[in-house]
Amino acid sequence: MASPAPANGVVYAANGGLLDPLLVSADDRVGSTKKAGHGAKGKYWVPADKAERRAAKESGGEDGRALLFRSYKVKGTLLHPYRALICMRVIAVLLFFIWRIKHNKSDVMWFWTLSVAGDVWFGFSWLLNQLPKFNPVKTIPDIAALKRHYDLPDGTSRLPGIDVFVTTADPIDEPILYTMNCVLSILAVDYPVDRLSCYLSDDSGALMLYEALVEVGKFAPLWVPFCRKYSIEPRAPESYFEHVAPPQAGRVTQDFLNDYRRVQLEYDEFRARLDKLADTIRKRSDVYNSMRAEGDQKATWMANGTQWPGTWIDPTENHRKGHHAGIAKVVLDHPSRGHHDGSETNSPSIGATDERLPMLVYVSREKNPSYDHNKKAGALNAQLRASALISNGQLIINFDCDHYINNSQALRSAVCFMLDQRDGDNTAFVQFPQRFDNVDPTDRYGNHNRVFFDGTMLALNGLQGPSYLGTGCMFRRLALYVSKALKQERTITPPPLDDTFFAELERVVSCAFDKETDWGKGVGYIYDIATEDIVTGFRIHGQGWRSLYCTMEHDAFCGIAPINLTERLHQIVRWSGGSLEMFFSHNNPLIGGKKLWLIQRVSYLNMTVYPVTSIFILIYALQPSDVAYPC
Ligand SMILES: O=c1ccn([C@@H]2O[C@H](COP(=O)(O)OP(=O)(O)O[C@H]3O[C@H](CO)[C@@H](O)[C@H](O)[C@H]3O)[C@@H](O)[C@H]2O)c(=O)[nH]1
Ligand SMILES: [Mn+2]
Repeated sequence: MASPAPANGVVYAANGGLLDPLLVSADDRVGSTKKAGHGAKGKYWVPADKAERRAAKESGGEDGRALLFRSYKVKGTLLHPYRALICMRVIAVLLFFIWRIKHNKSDVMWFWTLSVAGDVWFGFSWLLNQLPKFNPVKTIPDIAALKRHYDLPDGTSRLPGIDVFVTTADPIDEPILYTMNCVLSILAVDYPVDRLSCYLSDDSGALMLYEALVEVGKFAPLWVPFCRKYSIEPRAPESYFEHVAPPQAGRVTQDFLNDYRRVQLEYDEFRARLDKLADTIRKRSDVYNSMRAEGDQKATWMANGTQWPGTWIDPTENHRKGHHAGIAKVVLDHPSRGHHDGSETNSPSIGATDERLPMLVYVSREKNPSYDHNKKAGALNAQLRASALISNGQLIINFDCDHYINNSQALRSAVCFMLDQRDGDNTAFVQFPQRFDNVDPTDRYGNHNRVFFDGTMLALNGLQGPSYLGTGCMFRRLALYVSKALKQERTITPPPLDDTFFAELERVVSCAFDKETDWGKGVGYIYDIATEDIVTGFRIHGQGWRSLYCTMEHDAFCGIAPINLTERLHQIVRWSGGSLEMFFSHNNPLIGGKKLWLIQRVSYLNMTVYPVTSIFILIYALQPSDVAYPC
């Protein structure tokens, strides 16, 4: 018998401390997964979809398309006073403006005008902030219903294919260990293996990242069945071994204890191999290079004795960061073809019911200094095209390499929204909140962004939906393509991986491929902006799609936030710059997005103009108080 991981709760308890008291009712225990309410029941939230559920039941909903999520609204006893308070504040603010205008001090007119402008701005931005918040809605996936309807009794499944994208841009700045943990958590997620594929986009073109992925291909046949057999959470080994208390003899089965020790040992060795990768590659390359004629360039060599097409340790023309060929390599083939490519471990298996692994692909798009590569959006679009040729999953989810899947049910949860009878077909994307592991308890730089993730986003969920936030967001492939004419094949098995196929793959990740096309303008992730995420979401909402927000009691994903002041400020300045850029572009919320709902538009306006507030805060701070508020 499989025994559950002994200390599942530890990580969650730690994260549980972050939960918003407003969002979790007092009677919800951390660790319970059975409750449909997932923290939404109780004191503050009440079901908002009773009528719909009744109607679905009466019309035999259980046979047709099911209702796969529950929605909750804030209790009337809380919401109505809140709305009344907002109205009162509007009146108070107006009265204040009248008072300000009447009490002007003409001898310092210049200062007075500036401070009144500030007041008006604060009043206006407060309104922009409040308007979209009049009807917050919390939506909770019903994973049990999804299982009932889509997992078949013979062990197969009717669930749609998912392509998971991970982006990395540097093996040093973005530590390989975290990136590989992200990939391992994806390979181990609870989803039918033949319908799940993982793509790593490496913008540095480094052999180290490819070989690290090969190492993942060797460790995963042990890690993934271990997770499945013992329901391990989280399924990123670094977090599991670091944060979850080790099992104690006597409290768990001997089987589990033995397997745990074995996997931990193997993980330590896996880590050690990752640490040594740079060295291993350099030594190997030195040996190969020494066998070549004097004067030949020092190449970087792969384990199979061929030269690496990407960046070299000693950079040279066509082999340096920012200038190298496009590369696509399948590390683990589709499970229907058996994948191990000689990398199988000889050790005995863990004995889980399913030991197969999802497909794993390495992609590094071509780089050339004469092209603009459009940063992350360019990388994501290259993945979008490459994956279309391989697995062509109907759904797509992307992660920054410093995030990982923290809850193995996360993908199924997002799918609940995509397949739901009500909004399913019209839902373009499902965004999850971003949570972080490494923030100090006082959260001194506001990394958790609680008001945004647990307030603003729930508010938008009651409108057209949350905005796309860059990571942890599942898309419908069609919504990214726009043009429904693009091929949407639904074969589960990818085409044969022969030379012609790889040539085609390399073509779609070449620099020139998306030039003079709609890629980055109307198709895929949007270019020419520091915050591709908000604009991409805006474009999709503007076409009339909706999005949904998925909160889970056990956080779906977890990541690493910048925890020193310089990095954090840099991030905030980048975001603010991107917002203003959007305001001054044709994606200005006042003019763009034909089918945007009115209040959704207000919310996007707020997201683009908020940085202006900092100017008035500065002016206020510098102003002598008797000028700002003359009596
Ligand atoms: O040329 C590039 C630049 C970045 N990235 C990847 O993009 C991701 C995000 O970059 P990062 O520097 O970590 O930005 P953050 O400030 O942490 O990212 C937040 O803000 C970005 C802009 O709004 C969003 O894209 C992110 O998803 C969101 O997490 C990382 O995985 C990078 O590897 C690339 O793949 N290629
Ligand atoms: Mn990041």
